Amino acid sequence: MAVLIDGAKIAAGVRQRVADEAARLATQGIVPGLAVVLVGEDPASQIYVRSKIRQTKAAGLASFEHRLPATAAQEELLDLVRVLNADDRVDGILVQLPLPRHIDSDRVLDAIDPAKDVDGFHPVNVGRLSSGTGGLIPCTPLGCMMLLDTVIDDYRGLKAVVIGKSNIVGKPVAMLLLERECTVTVTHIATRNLPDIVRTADILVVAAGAPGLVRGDWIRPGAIVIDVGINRIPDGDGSRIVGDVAFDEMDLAGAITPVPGGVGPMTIACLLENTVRAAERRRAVAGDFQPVPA
Ligand SMILES: Nc1nc(=O)c2c([nH]1)NC[C@@H]1CN(c3ccc(C(=O)N[C@@H](CCC(=O)O)C(=O)O)cc3)C=[N+]21
Repeated sequence: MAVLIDGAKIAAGVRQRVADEAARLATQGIVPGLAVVLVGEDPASQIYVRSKIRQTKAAGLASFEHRLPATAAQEELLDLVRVLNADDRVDGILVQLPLPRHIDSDRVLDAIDPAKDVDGFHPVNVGRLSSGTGGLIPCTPLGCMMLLDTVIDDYRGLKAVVIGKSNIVGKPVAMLLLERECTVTVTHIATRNLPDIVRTADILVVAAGAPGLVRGDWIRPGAIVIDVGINRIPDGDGSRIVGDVAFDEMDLAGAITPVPGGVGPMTIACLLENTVRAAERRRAVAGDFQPVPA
């Protein structure tokens, strides 16, 4: 049987570390603040934003919440981002994606101050990640690496396969694995012989958005499997959440993350950690998450 990597428990540990650090900063009069911006009424986004806000407050961080109607003009959202950029109480800005179709997401992400870009989606932070030089790292990839760190000591030379080439998961997680000197293969919708490539993986990160895509006979015995997929599928009268990996077939894997309770909770915990990191950097205070800037 594969070892279960308990994301819920590991995320609770990260949140505790964040809370401890926030308490220490509070003695210096610093309360790291996270602004979350939600445009429109997408039900899934509402749920995610609600739990982000709850966990932000629970960790002792300041939470600023901004809701705009689905009809909001792009210029209105850009104005809000500029206000948050200028607000000294705000260390992190998260604009919940996806945005309504009439809004150009890239324009909005480009407008966020890179020092407050706790999602790590701004081109400056994307560039820093690919050159390996200390920007803010996207939350889901950061969470994936923390989960891998619980079962892997030495990444050097391991074969890593990533399924999915998105800007929010596939590409950044590939960069992080490469930084650790894995041999990384990024696969996607047009990849041929996907099962054969996956069979070479010591580490497999799946962010495809396709329920049950990865089958048991694709897995090299002992492989570590990180399932980033969050798919809501019909189940009886209701629905349930499943990942991109056929979890019940993963007996031969060395370790695997469940869905729910794997990567998802880590994403939010890393958002809080990034907020404290951004606060320490921007306010030039030393802390567990940030060395004193030169
Ligand atoms: N700017 C931006 N940044 C994001 O980080 C971002 C975003 N937009 N848009 C939407 C996605 C999705 N996302 C999740 C966060 C936590 C869980 C999570 O905690 N899931 C739980 C529960 C799942 C459930 O039951 O609904 C779990 O997997 O155990 C899931 C998904 C962050 N996102």
